[in-house]
Amino acid sequence: MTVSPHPAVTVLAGPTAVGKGTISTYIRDNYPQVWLSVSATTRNPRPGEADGVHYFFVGPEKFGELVQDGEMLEWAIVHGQNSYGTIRSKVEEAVAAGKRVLLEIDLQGARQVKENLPEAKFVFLAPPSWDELVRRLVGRGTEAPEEQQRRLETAKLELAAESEFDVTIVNDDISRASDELVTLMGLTPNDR
Ligand SMILES: Nc1ncnc2c1ncn2[C@@H]1O[C@H](COP(=O)(O)OP(=O)(O)OP(=O)(O)O)[C@@H](O)[C@H]1O
Ligand SMILES: Nc1nc2c(ncn2[C@@H]2O[C@H](COP(=O)(O)O)[C@@H](O)[C@H]2O)c(=O)[nH]1
Repeated sequence: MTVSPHPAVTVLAGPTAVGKGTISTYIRDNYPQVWLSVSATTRNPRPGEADGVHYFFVGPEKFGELVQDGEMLEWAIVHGQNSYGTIRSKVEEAVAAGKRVLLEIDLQGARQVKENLPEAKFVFLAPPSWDELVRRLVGRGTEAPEEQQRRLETAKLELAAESEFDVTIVNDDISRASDELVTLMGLTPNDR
């Protein structure tokens, strides 16, 4: 059996505030050929986040229905608080249309995708250092100190899982790390 070096689905995971969302936004802005999955979540929108662009913002009841109806490719309660999930039908449609699909999800979700879609490529986004990770989380300023602490506890577990992934990309520079990711997906920076 021949395994394509560039699978249709790439999973990007990594600890809180490492820059997964920033890299995803860069790719959305610079690589329209990449189909970026928009997850459903029960969390409230942050300032500047738009429904259907950054997430589908749904209530807990609607989220539960999506799970019950088998609509989620994977889902998880992240940082012990809100639910997040990837909508299966949208990913399947994008794959069927020949798109390069990128899922930006947490470690629990990545593990579920590995069970269901082992041919996907699993990319771990790592910070240049722990101190820099803390700086980014605090600097983003979107969580209260207690929530930051909770996220940093989860981050320790996520960093310990790096070896479960096919490749690690260090997010030392947004455009460099993004270009490395799209190269792994079979595109080149000239494809922008
Ligand atoms: N290469 C980088 N250099 C410096 N700052 C960065 C870099 N990448 C991202 N950041 C900054 O770090 C902060 C966290 O980034 P981002 O929100 O994308 O992280 P995340 O991994 O999506 O976090 P979470 O998992 O909590 O959603 C943001 O303020 C962002 O601007
Ligand atoms: N398992 C999943 N995790 C997801 C999904 N979409 C996003 N995420 C992850 O949640 C955390 C927190 O995100 P935030 O936007 O509230 O800061 C982060 O690690 C995301 O990668 C998903 O569909 N499934």
